[in-house]
Amino acid sequence: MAMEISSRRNMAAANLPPLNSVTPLRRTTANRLYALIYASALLALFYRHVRQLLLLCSTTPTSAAAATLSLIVADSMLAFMWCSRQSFRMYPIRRTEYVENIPKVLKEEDFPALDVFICTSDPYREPPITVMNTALSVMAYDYPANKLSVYLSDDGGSQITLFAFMEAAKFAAHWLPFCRENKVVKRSPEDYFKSTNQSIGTETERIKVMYEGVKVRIENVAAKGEVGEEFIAGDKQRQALSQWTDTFTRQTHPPVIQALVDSSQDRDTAGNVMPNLVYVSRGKSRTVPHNFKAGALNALVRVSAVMTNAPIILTLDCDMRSNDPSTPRRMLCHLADPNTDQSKLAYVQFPQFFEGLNRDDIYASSFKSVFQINPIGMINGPDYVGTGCFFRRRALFGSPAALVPMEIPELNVDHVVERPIQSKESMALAHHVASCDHENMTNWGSKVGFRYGTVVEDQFTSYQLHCSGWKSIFCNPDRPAFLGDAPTSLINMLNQSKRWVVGLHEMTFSRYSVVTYGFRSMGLLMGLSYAHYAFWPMWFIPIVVYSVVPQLGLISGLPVFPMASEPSFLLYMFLILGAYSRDLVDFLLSGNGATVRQWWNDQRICLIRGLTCFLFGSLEFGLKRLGISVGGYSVTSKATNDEQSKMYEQGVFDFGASSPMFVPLSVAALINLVAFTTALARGLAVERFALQMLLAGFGVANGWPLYQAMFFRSDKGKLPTTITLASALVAALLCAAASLA
Ligand SMILES: O=c1ccn([C@@H]2O[C@H](COP(=O)(O)OP(=O)(O)O[C@H]3O[C@H](CO)[C@@H](O)[C@H](O)[C@H]3O)[C@@H](O)[C@H]2O)c(=O)[nH]1
Ligand SMILES: [Mn+2]
Repeated sequence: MAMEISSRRNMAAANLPPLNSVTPLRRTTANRLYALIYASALLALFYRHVRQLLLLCSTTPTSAAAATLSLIVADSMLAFMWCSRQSFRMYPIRRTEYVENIPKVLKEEDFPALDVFICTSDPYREPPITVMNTALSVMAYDYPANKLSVYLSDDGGSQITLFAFMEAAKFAAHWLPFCRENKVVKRSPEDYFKSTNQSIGTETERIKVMYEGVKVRIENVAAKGEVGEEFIAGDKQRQALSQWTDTFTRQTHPPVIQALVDSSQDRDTAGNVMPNLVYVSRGKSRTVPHNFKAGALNALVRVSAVMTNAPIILTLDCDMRSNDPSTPRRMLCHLADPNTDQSKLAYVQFPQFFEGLNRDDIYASSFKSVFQINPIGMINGPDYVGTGCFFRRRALFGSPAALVPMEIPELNVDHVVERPIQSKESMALAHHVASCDHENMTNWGSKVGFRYGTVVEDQFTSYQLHCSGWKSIFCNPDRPAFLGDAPTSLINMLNQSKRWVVGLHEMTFSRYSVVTYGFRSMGLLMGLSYAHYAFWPMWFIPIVVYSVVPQLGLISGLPVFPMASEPSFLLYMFLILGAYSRDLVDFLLSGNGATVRQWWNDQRICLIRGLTCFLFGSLEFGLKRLGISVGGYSVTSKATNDEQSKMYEQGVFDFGASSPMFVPLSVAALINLVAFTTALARGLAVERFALQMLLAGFGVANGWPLYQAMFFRSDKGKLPTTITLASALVAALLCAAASLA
């Protein structure tokens, strides 16, 4: 049967030009060979460790024994992480799309409809102008407008956001034809006007003035905190805004759904059809869990099912604007390819790229390994990263083999919408499915839609899809399809990672843990790939150990590694340098102008994370499990202040936040400094302590920005004095204890 289907597929596609191709990367053989060599070296190391362990068992516990033991534990973690990382390196591929062949394969009237979901949740951390730009950039896609709908989820329940979208709807009528006529590529107005010069009196200038007007009105409304009478144009707007009654709060309110552009009625200034634009703020109540972003997305899945029910869904975060209007056609090269087994293909993921990073990317905000390096090697396709992902709607409704029935027929994937989006019946039903208690006693979040139970709903959703037999495709064109904003202050970045840590632990310690469930469901290689992320926070163990134990050993004169003359010294050198240079090669090969300096910052941030957010995120998760604290979803701020931006642009670290996370980090930096300088001063036997000296020196090199922030800076980005003092005290105690030991 399967053969029959595939041969029929091939016959149908026989005379058609290809829409995509797959090429295994040339580095595959080298990857495997190197993995073999490195694995042998690891075996040799663990042979040595086991012998040491046996020795330890027969002696009385000493501080030397404790040091050895902690290093063995750290090495075991590192070895596990190394193994899981190989899963990305065994079958790396590159995909190419032939967008130019689309017209020869598929007529425009046969294009599938596309529903775009944009999430926002806080008008102050996520300025409505940013959100509006994202919406405009996708409304202006090169895609038949009658097949395109944009849904905005406003979890902030803010009339400022609704107002911004009313303005966006009006401006779109000018912007869309302007983009088409002028073949604009950057279709987010903000990006476009930033990148072009407008001469006076031109059409471009006229549109720009109009855009500036929109911006000023939104900014005024945002500054005031509500939409004043002077900004309201007409009864329709007044009626929409009147839903913000005295009892309406962010946490408690009925659903608000407003069709701002209706493609069956509205035309742009050139007389063309416009895509639908729908504002949705799902109902909320303090007594019903709302499941954060996953809940918001599921509300949109239902509302859109009632209104348009497009077979393809694009999810976007509010800051992820389009950078290429042909992206949906590129998606079709995979999701409409007659040569691909469509029955198992759940989604096409584009990587996250960011704008406004500084030259050396000091906070490693581009997350190269997560967004660019690893996804090319996952054998069943990449994980979902929350944004820039085109889903087949069907994939959200059960495994490829078993469709989960819906609570009402209008939500079914194959339900054909016949009513206009603003019809009374559609609107009533949309409000019904967006109410806060609609999901009670249903499969939403467990078997259907985006999955609940963790704040990394993206990882969890794709994990479950892959477990149930779905596949995915990584699509990484030369011109980035989307551009977003990355955190530009250290503390925002660490808080973001901390949220991920909590979320990943929530997954790992659930009944769907990759250890007990994942490997069984999706096999060794995919299991290892997901395990790599599941245990990502555990890096804190080897990082903490390696940044204090050998250093304290140096202070107390305790050797913990082989002597420079021993053969196993070479083994250690190979393992360390081999891992780092391998990482560097992957980093540089990922392209996009990657530099050695960026890599240096990337590896430094890995160490910083280990000593801050991995530690605190794990602690937070523990407290949450014990019921001592409640968790939430702290949305990453997309707003910046001038001082922060300036520091970031200059590439200067911002340690200005008074966060306890900085304490272990500073303690480690100080211990490395003390260890390195005392060893130098005492003139310790280099031969005996070579590796420990090397590690401490590496620690000092990495700690440089911290020493500056502690001792030499007086600007707002310096480390708060209380944190410096607290860390100095802890470091002094540890060093004193070590030198007495
Ligand atoms: O209750 C909530 C919380 C968040 N969001 C939205 O979710 C998006 C992502 O939030 P953000 O704080 O910007 O996430 P990031 O720090 O960028 O985190 C990444 O990791 C998240 C999972 O932790 C993914 O959902 C994101 O897509 C991914 O970019 C934003 O548009 C938010 O408005 C909601 O709609 N409702
Ligand atoms: Mn984001």
